[in-house]
Amino acid sequence: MCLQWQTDLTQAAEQVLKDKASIQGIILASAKSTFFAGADLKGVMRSQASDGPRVFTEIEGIKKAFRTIETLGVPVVSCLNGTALGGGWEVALIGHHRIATANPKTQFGLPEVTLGLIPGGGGITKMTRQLGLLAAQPYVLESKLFGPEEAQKLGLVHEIVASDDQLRPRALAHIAAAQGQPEAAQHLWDRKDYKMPGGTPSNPKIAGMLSVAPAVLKQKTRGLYPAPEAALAAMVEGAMVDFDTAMRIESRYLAGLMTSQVARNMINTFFFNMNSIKGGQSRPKAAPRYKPQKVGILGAGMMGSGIAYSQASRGIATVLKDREAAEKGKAYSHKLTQKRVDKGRMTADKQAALLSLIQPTASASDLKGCDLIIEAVFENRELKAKVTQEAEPMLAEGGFFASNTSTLPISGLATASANANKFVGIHFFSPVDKMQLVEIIRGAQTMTRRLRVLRLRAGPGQVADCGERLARFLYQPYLWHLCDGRRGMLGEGIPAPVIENLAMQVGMPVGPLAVLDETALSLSVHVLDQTREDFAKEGKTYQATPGELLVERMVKEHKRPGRAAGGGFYDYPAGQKKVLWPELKTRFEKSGVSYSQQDIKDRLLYRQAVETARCLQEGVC
Ligand SMILES: CCCCCCC[C@H](O)CC(=O)SCCNC(=O)CCNC(=O)[C@H](O)C(C)(C)COP(=O)([O-])OP(=O)([O-])OC[C@H]1O[C@@H](n2cnc3c(N)ncnc32)[C@H](O)[C@@H]1OP(=O)([O-])[O-]
Repeated sequence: MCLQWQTDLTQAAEQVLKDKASIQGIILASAKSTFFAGADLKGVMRSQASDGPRVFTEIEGIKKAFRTIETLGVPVVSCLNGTALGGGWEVALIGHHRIATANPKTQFGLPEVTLGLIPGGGGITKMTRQLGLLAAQPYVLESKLFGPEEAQKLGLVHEIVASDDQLRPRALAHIAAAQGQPEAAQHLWDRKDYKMPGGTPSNPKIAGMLSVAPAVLKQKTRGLYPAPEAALAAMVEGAMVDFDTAMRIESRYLAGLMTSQVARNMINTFFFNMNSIKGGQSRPKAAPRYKPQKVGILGAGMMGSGIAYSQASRGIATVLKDREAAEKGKAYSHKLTQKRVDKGRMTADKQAALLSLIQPTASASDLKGCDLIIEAVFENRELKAKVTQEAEPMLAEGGFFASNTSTLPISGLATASANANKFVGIHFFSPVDKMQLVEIIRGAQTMTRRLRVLRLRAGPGQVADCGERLARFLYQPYLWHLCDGRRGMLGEGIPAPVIENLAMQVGMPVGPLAVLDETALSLSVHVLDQTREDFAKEGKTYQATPGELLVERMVKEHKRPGRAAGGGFYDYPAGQKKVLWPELKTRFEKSGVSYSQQDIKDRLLYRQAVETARCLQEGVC
């Protein structure tokens, strides 16, 4: 929907108006494999707040042309040969009759809200009038996409054909059959007898549900995303007025959002940046894709067990080695899959197949023939060196060795290896079964081709190759500094619930103390001990930060090592929601400490901004 397209559309609408008498029907079709990708997101990225009036006029201009075509009095048929998203689906909705090619890859719908926008090209007004205020919500507010079959069930597509070449003949046949039938040239909502499915907001039942809708939405968005709120408002306000007014309401909300910083940020992150990641921006260009056949994991703690699950769930034969806990580590995969089996999301056969891929063992000889071995033992240099030397000889020819360390420099760990050029860091994130990111770290001697991107678990691009320029790694210092600030705040006497809630208010999915519990406070202490040791070897003394000292007290003095070991900043009562450890109040809170909520929010966000800037400065990709 670039400017050129807008001009062409206006001209086409003027032309059909002139030629009205000689037109029997209109076919909307695409010459590309995609029907239409919607608004020009690059153009949206260039808009500034001051462009609001211009953007409003453009949106209204587009919709005027849409309206000219659909109210011309002739049947309009949309031939949907492929995906139609956002403004593209709104173009499809011009058609009174919609025919789609059967293709499981085709996607229809309104992804605008995920980009900080709303379907303001008629999408909200039309979907609400077609489906009703409640039924339209998942498609408008949650951007639920759908394929041709679902569209047909919803009455949004009227015919499905087997191949693209059948679209035009079917459209022509429809137009021929529709001659003399005024209803075939009219939308449902333009008919005199139109009633909104389920009723308008004046219906007491709908009004009752709508009265709680903003609160439900706010609970999900925490008030941080303007688009879903604007979409809900446009749906409800539009349902109370005539069609043309509803369309204008939509345009106003959309113009505001299209010229906002929030939309620019979301489009850049969730469309352009995500596309370049998926397109392999961080991957070595010439290297072919590589998937290990057999992976060994050393250590069946929280990380090792999670990594074993992630490998097996990708169909990779996995040897899970631990002196004592290998069976327990495999049981973790059983627990994860059983939940899915119980919910009917996985068959027992598939569960059995996945579990059969994990071989628990206490013996290093079972690692023989692995083409990748990942050590996931404690953050202790001696232990890591020992397991590396024990397991490395078992590697298949050409295989390589990886450390899941989150903090220790890879080049240093690689000195224990007989093949430092085949030694990399592969850092999974906790909880491994949920986190999509895998960080790959190149040591000073790692051969670049070791980094041919591993299809370990995540989809393409969920991998960062950050080299070892940071001496430590990309994510960990990031998390570390963030958490340190937060731990530090607790040490300053600021109440834990205040820190947790304000972090959520600035958009973090869970509070920072909860994150620290998940990643284990004991891990932070292992790292601290190792750092002190490293400094001592160089004749120096490491000055721990207040945050580090606080976590050390939690683990060593209060015996609170984190979630996996029973509790940390939180208690985890069986079968109930976690609650902050009540003693945090008596042990850390200082009565009379003064703090400003805005300051705390700023401290949380500035830290992220500073760390991100540092990553950019240091060339981390
Ligand atoms: C003032 C205007 C008023 C408008 C009123 C209506 C408002 C409307 O409700 C708002 C929207 O539509 S919000 C929009 C809602 N729409 C969406 O969210 C749909 C976004 N698009 C998609 O999801 C995918 O492109 C498709 C699934 C359509 C095709 O997938 P595929 O076949 O794998 O193709 P691919 O590899 O993905 O793309 C090829 C190239 O095209 C590029 N490009 C694509 N779409 C673009 C766009 N809209 N923009 C700009 N560029 C777009 C893409 O970056 C890439 O460029 P590169 O330089 O070569 O890298």
